[in-house]
Amino acid sequence: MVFSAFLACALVTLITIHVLLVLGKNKRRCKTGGSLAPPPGPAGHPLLGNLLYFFGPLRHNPHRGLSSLAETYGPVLSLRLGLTRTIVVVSSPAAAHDALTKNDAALAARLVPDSVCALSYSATSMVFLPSSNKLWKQDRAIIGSRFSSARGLETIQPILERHAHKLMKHFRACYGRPVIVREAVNGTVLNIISNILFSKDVVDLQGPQTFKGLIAPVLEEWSKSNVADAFPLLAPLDHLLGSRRRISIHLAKLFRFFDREIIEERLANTDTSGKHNDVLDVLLARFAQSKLTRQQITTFLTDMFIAASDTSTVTVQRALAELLRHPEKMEKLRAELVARLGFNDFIKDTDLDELPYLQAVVKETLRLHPAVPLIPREVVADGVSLAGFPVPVGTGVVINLWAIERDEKAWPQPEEFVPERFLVGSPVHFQGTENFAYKPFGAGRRVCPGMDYTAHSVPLLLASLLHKMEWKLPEGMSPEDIDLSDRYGTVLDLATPLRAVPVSAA
Ligand code: HEM
Repeated sequence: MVFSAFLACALVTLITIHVLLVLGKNKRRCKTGGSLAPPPGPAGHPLLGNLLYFFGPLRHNPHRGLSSLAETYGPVLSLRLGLTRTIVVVSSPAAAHDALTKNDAALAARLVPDSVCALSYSATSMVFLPSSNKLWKQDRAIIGSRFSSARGLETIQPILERHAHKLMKHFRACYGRPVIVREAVNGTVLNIISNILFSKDVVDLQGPQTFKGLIAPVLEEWSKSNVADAFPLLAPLDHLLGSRRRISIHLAKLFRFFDREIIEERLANTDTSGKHNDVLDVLLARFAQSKLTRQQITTFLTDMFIAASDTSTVTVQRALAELLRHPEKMEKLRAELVARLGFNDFIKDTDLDELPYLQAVVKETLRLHPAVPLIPREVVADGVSLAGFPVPVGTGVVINLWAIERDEKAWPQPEEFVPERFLVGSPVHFQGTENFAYKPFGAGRRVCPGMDYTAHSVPLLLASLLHKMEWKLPEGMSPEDIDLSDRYGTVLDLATPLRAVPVSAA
């Protein structure tokens, strides 16, 4: 009781000091020049700005809430978070083009939420470092050589195929029983990444999933909004008692796993060091040359699992859910697989080029359900203008891919699942530099470094779920009953995990 009274007093005192400080700062700024008008946006509370939106219409599915706001205020709108932070939201292909090409360098930094500063994670994470940082450049080059270059992708191919086969066998062993599709797909995705990085499985598809237990709480905490972002003066309280404290605990466990069980073990086995031809060999070679610290290697591994695992998992799950919801599209895809693969038991990476409908299904899934629906950037140089609005240094810019990929001018019947739209007219690729109505991996110097790899991994995993295997819905359920509603977190997931029954193909 006494403790809560103390907390309440501390809170009020901190807010008051914070308000006074910021008001003073704003006053000084006005006297010395004043800023140009920001893009339009909803009127805000004098102190809280539009903060209450983040506890109301933007709380659960901000991509949808921001899209509705864009209908009222236009494709470039601004929101004020508390007293210190302005966020500009971009919701049209033309404004996204302005942000990601014309202003690429000025916008090549991330908005850094308070929660990722726990244990100094953001200070060495390639996801949050500005693109001018040396470590960011080094990390991106390492990922690029493995996940984008032709040679790197060639070394990944056998790992992908092996684990796609294992996934297929796993589901074959479950014939006739309802399964939560996400679970085995996620385990497989984690094992593919762990084998590319350090040549080891981290998940036993049949057994206890200890590694998932290390990663899931970090993702869960990071998906929550944090009061310290709007009121930085409240950060010390949060660090002591709130989400930052919880994240530090979970993150420390994950770091310890990578440091002790992966790095330490490899360093101890000096006879096998450098012989795995995996990413850890490259990282440890740089460590030996003092170009990377052990802590930076730990952060690199964390970045990779956080960025690569749930994104791919939710995309495979969504694609299967959409196909079950549209049985005629499922039939079309299965017919393509039978025609191409015939009696072959397993699918290979080299088959993918001959499966245009499969590719179209993946592209349409990423259009309708981008795994990362909002791209957070920050303005770090003068002269940025978005759709004619000046956007000053320090402003957060959020690119709403979810809204852009539903732009009616670019996508007729935007809410419908129509893979065929990717088979007519000039081909649309993830990598294209022209079409800003379709950028599920972002663009510019911070474009997703896993894009080329995903173009192989997601279709291969999806095909493995469909080749020589059929999926039925659990007893009493019809396609219309599949819940496709969203759960926004670190990625855009299904609110209700897909449950379905694998059965042998007729
Ligand atoms: C369905 C799969 C995926 C989707 C939809 C996706 C989407 C995205 C998007 C939209 C961004 C932000 C790009 C920007 O700011 O312009 C991003 C960043 C990133 N992605 Fe992916 N991603 C996927 C898979 C992967 C994989 C497999 C990896 C690792 C191999 C990966 C690693 C990263 C990293 C490290 C970043 C941060 C890059 C930076 O800030 O410099 N992603 N991703």
